[in-house]
Amino acid sequence: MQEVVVELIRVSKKYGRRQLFADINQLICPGECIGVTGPNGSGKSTLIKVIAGLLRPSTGEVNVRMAGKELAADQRMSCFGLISPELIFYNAMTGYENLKFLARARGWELSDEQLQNCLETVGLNGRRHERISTYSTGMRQRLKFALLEALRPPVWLLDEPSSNLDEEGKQLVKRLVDKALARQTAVVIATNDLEEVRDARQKIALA
Ligand SMILES: Nc1ncnc2c1ncn2[C@@H]1O[C@H](COP(=O)(O)OP(=O)(O)OP(=O)(O)O)[C@@H](O)[C@H]1O
Repeated sequence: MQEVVVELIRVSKKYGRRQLFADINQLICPGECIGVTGPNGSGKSTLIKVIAGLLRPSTGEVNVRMAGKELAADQRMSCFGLISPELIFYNAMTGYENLKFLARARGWELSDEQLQNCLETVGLNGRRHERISTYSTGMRQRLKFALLEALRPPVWLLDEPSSNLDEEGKQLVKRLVDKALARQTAVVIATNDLEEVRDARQKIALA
């Protein structure tokens, strides 16, 4: 995996007159976890989208470097793995088919064994041939992590990663994040749950 560094330089976001955050300077480096905290509506999801390149900052810039080389906007998406409440699956397809299809859309042709391993990791292999429309919200959340495990991008952007997960699911997320950090993945976690980012070395606290 190529090492990717993301740099936020004086990043600000406004909606109309409402200033969500201003002048955020942050380096996001391989093997480091950054926690984004703040109350409901403070801008955590917005900041994640700005980092992912899905929203433009009002001022400031987000730079992404791979092996020291600056990446153009159209080269950045493949660096990021996004977990977000806004990510939805195709209801008419099974968990297995969704995983295969979405990995292919990112240019990855995964074998049956690889797909099953990722589903096994998140505890969904036994339900892989069931349609998404029959999955619970927690199962869908687990499937998002199966996709992340399948793609293993160098930067993970996790917006409310444990939402709808039971205690075992929360522990699973923690294990996956710890393993990703050990592989030198950069991880950003946006959450209302301070416990979830207790171990994060750096924090961005929004107000
Ligand atoms: N497209 C938009 N246009 C205008 N305002 C927006 C838009 N998207 C989000 N907002 C506002 O920006 C603020 C921040 O939203 P955001 O979802 O980033 O907060 P959050 O910290 O992630 O909240 P939560 O903890 O509830 O998930 C909210 O007040 C929201 O209403």
